Amino acid sequence: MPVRCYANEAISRFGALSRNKFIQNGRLSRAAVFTLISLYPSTLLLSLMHLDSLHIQGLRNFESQDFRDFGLLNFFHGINGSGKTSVLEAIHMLSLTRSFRSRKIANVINFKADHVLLRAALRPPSGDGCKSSLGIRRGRDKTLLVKYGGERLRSYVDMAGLLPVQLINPDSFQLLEGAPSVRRQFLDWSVFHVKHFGFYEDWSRYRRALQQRNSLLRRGKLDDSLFMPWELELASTGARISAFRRKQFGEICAEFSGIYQRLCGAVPNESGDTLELEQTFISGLPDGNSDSEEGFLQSLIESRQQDFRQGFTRVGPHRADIKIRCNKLLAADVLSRGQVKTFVCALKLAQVKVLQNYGLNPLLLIDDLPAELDRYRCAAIFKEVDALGCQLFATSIHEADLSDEWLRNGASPKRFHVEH
Ligand SMILES: Nc1ncnc2c1ncn2[C@@H]1O[C@H](COP(=O)(O)OP(=O)(O)OP(=O)(O)O)[C@@H](O)[C@H]1O
Repeated sequence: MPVRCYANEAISRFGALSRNKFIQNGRLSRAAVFTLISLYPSTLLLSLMHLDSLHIQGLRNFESQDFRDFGLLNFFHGINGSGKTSVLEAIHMLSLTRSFRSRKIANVINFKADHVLLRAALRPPSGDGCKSSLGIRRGRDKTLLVKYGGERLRSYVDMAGLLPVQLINPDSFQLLEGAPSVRRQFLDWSVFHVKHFGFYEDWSRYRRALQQRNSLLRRGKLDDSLFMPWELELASTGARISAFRRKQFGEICAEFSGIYQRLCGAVPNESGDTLELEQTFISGLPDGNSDSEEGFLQSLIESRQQDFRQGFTRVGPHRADIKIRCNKLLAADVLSRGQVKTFVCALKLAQVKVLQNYGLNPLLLIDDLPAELDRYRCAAIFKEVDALGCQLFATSIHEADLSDEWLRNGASPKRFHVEH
């Protein structure tokens, strides 16, 4: 949607802000730009932005470090403990304000520092046009400051939509082997970027209603008038969440099969169709094939007694999962480590493709890709990345582990040697 359409939609949502305030001399005003950033951050502004440079201060072993002139493909190499993963961690923090390695910010902040400061310059992929800046500061005292273009952002939601990043790291095998919450998180990541505020709002309301219902169950108060308001809220938001997820899951599967076949087909004497992989979406709702609000409400009412005995709500999208089977068996029990990694890479690349279909362009972070993968698969993954055209940040120990030859179109990667 062109910027002007967003502006018109924003004007209609914010009647108080006059049209004159938004459009001055035929151009979007500064006030309009900031309102639009906060309303449609990912879709409008940075969905197609690339990272141009990165300043890391006080993160892990980096006291102060600059990386400049990023290209489309960026390879980081260096010995163990040099800080390669920390560079990806910094980019991830710019996207989500938190690390993918640790929940505690104290673990991430350099031993000698009292805060971590990350600053990135962003530019349009063509290299032309205005650069913008994104910065985040997190302190040991749990303070958080996020700035975009020098202006402070209001909330975490604005931040999360600003710079979508897709991460593939050694922990990604958890997508197959980990708890259902890992798969829900995977699915919700792209639902959030596509649906953005709608999904976030529904999810927050659903969580609150779930807490309230669970607390009533624990107190043994089975009074209909106490339960009904929360169950109505659960049913309406839960049915929508489930429908968002189901649609997104279908879109990811559609992209996945082609990518997965190509990755497996790249290996001589192996064809992708030897492993019959099957993914099924489990919505968590009573009827697995329908996201009916009425059906969900009915089941909440009927299951009160049993939920009371268990002490929690047993149906709903908070119990959703994706079942992944290989030749009718649980894939996690059958696939080798390399096959798991191939599967996860295909799934995550498929998700990137889905976001691209919606006009978003996530950055791709791949930590230690060559670990557990043969050179055929590595090369095939890079061909897929190349075809997607997204900006890549990948790490390996040895420079030669990430070969230039894998890049079909000859786009030469930028190489960064990370040293202690
Ligand atoms: N809070 C901290 N303060 C200072 N240094 C830290 C902190 N946390 C971790 N480190 C160090 O920072 C470095 C981080 O390494 P990182 O995991 O990024 O390395 P890597 O190059 O990816 O290593 P590998 O190849 O072994 O995976 C390590 O040397 C680690 O000991």
